[in-house]
Amino acid sequence: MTISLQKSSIHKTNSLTITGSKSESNRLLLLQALFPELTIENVSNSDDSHVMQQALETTSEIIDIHHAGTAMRFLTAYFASKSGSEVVLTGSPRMKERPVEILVEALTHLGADIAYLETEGCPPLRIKGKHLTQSKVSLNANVSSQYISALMLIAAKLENGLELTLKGKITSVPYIEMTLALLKQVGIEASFNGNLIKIVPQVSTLNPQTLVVESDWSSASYFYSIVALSAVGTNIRLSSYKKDSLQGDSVLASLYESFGVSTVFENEQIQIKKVSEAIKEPINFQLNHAPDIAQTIAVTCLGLGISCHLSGLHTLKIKETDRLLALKTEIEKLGGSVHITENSLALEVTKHINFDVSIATYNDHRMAMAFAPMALKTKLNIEDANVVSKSHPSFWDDLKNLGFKITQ
Ligand SMILES: O=C(O)C1=C[C@@H](OP(=O)(O)O)[C@@H](O)[C@H](O)C1
Ligand SMILES: C=C(OP(=O)(O)O)C(=O)O
Repeated sequence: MTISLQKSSIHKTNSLTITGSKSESNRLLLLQALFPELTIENVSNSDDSHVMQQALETTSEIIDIHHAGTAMRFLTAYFASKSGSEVVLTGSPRMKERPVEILVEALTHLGADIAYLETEGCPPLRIKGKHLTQSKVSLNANVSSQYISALMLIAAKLENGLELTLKGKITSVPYIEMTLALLKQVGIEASFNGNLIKIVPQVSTLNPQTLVVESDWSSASYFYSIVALSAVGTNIRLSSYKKDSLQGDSVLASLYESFGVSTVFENEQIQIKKVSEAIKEPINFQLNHAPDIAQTIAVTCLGLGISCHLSGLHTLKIKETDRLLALKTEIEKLGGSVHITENSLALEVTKHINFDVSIATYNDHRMAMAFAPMALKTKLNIEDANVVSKSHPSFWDDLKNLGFKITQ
């Protein structure tokens, strides 16, 4: 379904509630499956978390996780260590191109029984659950943090716990730190020092407790972009967020100050406000710690007519799509000039934005949401607009509530 966004402006003052963090939710859903004494509140209403929940509850032997990367990785570790189970974990055509070899090799070293059913190194996987007794493994940490988080999440249930040695430059570190923090929050003994992660076996049940998921910061990025592209004084209040967030994308609060946007935390809410015009200086951000907001930031710069150089983006090519190539292709449709490498994107100052362009979204929710704020600068169309439900099902309703003119 393609939607058209007329050139719009938003109401001066707005407030929205954003669904729970997809990353926190999928971690806690897996931990709850291992430790039923845990209760979770404000679970993400995303497709990816629904898929995770269904996979953990199903008795089917074939589990399709569609596009959900963390579900694929986390469930691979879960079922590999679930003695007596036998499942086929499959997904969308794109999921069958997203590598899991590093994780499968680590699990196999620990004693797991996992076979590739189509392409070597990629899903679908046949997984025969085993009682894993090996406890030491090393793996490359420069491709995806999800492989490491997957192993950490099952570790406390392994007979001898787990000692992970991370090789190479560790990527997407805040996601590993999120996993560690949640393990500690539920009472599991875990540490992460240098390139070594240690997790002690949890032989008894945990203390029953309720964990409340913070709203999703990656989803908040699109509203930061909307405010950055709006008039001075425009503000959006988002709930429910906290200053001591576990989410690496909370770095948005400091990064968007470069675009004249302030963030005030109060009563579990953030107020995002355009307080000054953006300084037309080139933007230079290293986003290794926050890969999911690269698309948002690149498009904010496009809309503001600011050049940018974004680095630390080597993980983008194996996400929902090759995000660097997709960004280059779609920004150039709007009139921008983009140079990409294996791990960076450079955008030149864009003086003219083309009108009534159709943006392709490549099965990537973040392509649709990152480009939507450009409706504050021009008329544009978003193809396959329902793709946003992967992380933010209410996105288009939220934009209509802000004042965007959206038609099908
Ligand atoms: O662990 C997680 O919840 C995630 C880790 C990141 O992936 P990489 O570690 O592959 O960068 C991120 O892109 C993804 O949206 C969610
Ligand atoms: C990359 C993402 O998710 P996943 O890897 O879980 O598909 C994302 O939400 O941007």
